[in-house]
Amino acid sequence: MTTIKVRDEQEIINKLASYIEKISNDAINSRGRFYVGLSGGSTVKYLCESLPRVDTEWSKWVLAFCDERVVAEDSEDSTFGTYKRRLIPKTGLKNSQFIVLKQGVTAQEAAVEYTQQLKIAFNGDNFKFDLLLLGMGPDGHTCSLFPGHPLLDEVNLPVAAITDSPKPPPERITLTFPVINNARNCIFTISGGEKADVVKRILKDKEDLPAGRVNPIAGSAYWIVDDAAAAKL
Ligand SMILES: O=C(O)[C@H](O)[C@@H](O)[C@H](O)[C@H](O)COP(=O)(O)O
Repeated sequence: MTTIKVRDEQEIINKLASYIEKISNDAINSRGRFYVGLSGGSTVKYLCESLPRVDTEWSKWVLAFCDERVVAEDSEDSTFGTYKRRLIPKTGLKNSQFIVLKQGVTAQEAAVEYTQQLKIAFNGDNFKFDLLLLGMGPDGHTCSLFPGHPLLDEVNLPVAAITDSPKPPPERITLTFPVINNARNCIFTISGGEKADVVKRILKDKEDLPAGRVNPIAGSAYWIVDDAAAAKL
């Protein structure tokens, strides 16, 4: 795990753009495709600012979600809906490059269906993302994997449903740790003083919280943290 301390959100955006450019072009040059997982929350803001600066072959990108809310695509709460409005028009990406949640089904059904879509995208069941873009909540959750939740120990389902998310909305699907830790790269972008305590608990005190369990087996985890969030390190 590598911690990159930066001054502020603008520097998070700058750093993120250069990491994504390198990782995406390495993946495309080696394997002809770039498989990336996107998170919601503040990650949306950072990606909407950083991705338009990335020099890459957009048509080679396959985009999925690290987690997604089980809501209508046109809902304010839809992560894909937000990227569709705020990111796609600023890049060379097309809606069809995103692996999106089936609409009008239960969270359980959505998780099963999403797994099927990933099998098609990855040509099998080894879901090895080149990059997962992650956020972390003030409680140390990442994706929709929350402290003390049984899903933290899920090892059979690559994509699971949660219906009691402490962060609204309650119904979501989420990648589980076997997939997360199978990624080549995971990047956290974390800013703001409200995260300083949990950043310390994970990075300094080594407390067992979900974001701290992101440790790719044959890959790298990067924590891009601004001064406010790193204040207690
Ligand atoms: O859809 C979601 O809710 C996100 O994927 C979620 O996991 C987010 O990354 C964290 O809650 C951190 O959110 P912030 O970065 O906005 O604090």
